[in-house]
Amino acid sequence: MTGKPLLDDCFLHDKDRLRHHEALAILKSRLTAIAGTELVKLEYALERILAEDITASRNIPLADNSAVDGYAFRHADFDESGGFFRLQQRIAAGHASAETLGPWAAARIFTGAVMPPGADTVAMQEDCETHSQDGEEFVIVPQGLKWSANCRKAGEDVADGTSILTAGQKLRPQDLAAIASTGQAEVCVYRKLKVALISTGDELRRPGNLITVGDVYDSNHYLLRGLASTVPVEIEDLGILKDDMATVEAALRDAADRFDVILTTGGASRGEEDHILNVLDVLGNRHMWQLAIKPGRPMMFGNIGACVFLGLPGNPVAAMVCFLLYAQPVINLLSGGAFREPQAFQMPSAFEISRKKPDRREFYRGYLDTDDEGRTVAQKFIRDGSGLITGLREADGLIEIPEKVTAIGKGDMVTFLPFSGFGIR
Ligand SMILES: Nc1nc2c(c(=O)[nH]1)N[C@H]1C(S)=C(S)[C@@H](COP(=O)(O)OP(=O)(O)OC[C@H]3O[C@@H](n4cnc5c(N)ncnc54)[C@H](O)[C@@H]3O)O[C@H]1N2
Ligand code: MOO
Repeated sequence: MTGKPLLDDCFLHDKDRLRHHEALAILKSRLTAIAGTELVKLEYALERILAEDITASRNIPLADNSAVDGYAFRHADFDESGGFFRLQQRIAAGHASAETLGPWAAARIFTGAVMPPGADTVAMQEDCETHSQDGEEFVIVPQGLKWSANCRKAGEDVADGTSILTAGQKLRPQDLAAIASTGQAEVCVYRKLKVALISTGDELRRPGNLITVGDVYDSNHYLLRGLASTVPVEIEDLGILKDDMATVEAALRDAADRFDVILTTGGASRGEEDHILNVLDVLGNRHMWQLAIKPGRPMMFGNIGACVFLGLPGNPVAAMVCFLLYAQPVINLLSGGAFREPQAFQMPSAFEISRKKPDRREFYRGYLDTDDEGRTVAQKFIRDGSGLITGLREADGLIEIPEKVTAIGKGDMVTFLPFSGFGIR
């Protein structure tokens, strides 16, 4: 009897599945920014995506000022033996002086105070000696200070008219500081997308409820909620859907009308109980499904009307990997930002793989280690199961192994994608 060849090894067909780079190309080419814009105060702008270009409308700093607490003087009055200056004035930060510094005169000056007209160099107070004579104060500045020492020039941080930030950038704390330093109190950013978060599966229960054999706590909900904090979205929890076609169809139809993005987990595979795929085909269009990657093979992308549909696999490791590789850049792109590929470092492997299937890209859970020579190396979490949250928890990132690689030896260079590069702290 000649039967059907066993597909127990379901990776047999990876060469017929969509490659990772093809999946990225589909996502980039079929999606565009859909978020509107709004003005927000700077204090609420962290991690939002900028919808305007920011240009400095004045010099930063506005005027030449002192970098230290000390004494400002004219370098022309200073010679190889140093300088002996009459103290002419005192200038504190926020109290600019209009009085021009005379020859062989110095100004007592404090960090951030504007240089008096005529002064160009500052000596640190620790290096100077003061001296009183006939009711007048003098300062002795030792030799060796260069012209302009300890003086911060107007516009040295940013010159008037310089471009500081461009639309599409995600605002980091230091970007907010740069915008604040221009005097701008509000910025135009892209609105947060509305994202519906849905778990599917009869076996799922929320923590806090009792479970019995066969039940599983809905850990993906909390995983995805946390991961969604790396993108500028408003999440609404639509709960757990039962494995029932009519229930799933009604829920997705309703969600597609109310949300910009639907993010599901589970039911992405092809079992009779996996309804997400069938419902997507009924209500909308499927653009992508079945990728030549591990984990994450059943990752789904489609649309239901104007709503973008992202169907992550149910296995927690696959759900996280697919969120990071596909959902995060997609949501950034829809939100007006860039579709960015992950931050990647090449480093020697501390592990061996004697046989890897060709034709598929694999993403191991990895962490950084130090070898005997003190080099940073990539170590792999020992077990590969896609249901092991422990591997995710112990990892510092993902180790990406391309399709063509079929074995890895210790010391071979591998690509490490740190979780921090995805914004996970
Ligand atoms: N015959 C085949 N079976 C499977 C295939 C295949 O190609 N042929 N693919 C496997 C791969 S790869 C993955 S990944 C999973 C993904 O399947 P689904 O997306 O349909 O996920 P489920 O079947 O609903 O669940 C899989 C697994 O994950 C657990 N799960 C689901 N949701 C959650 C949640 N919210 N929190 C925690 N755990 C969750 C669920 O209980 C299952 O154990 O399919 C393989 N099968
Ligand atoms: O490869 Mo699945 O995507 O087992 O987790």
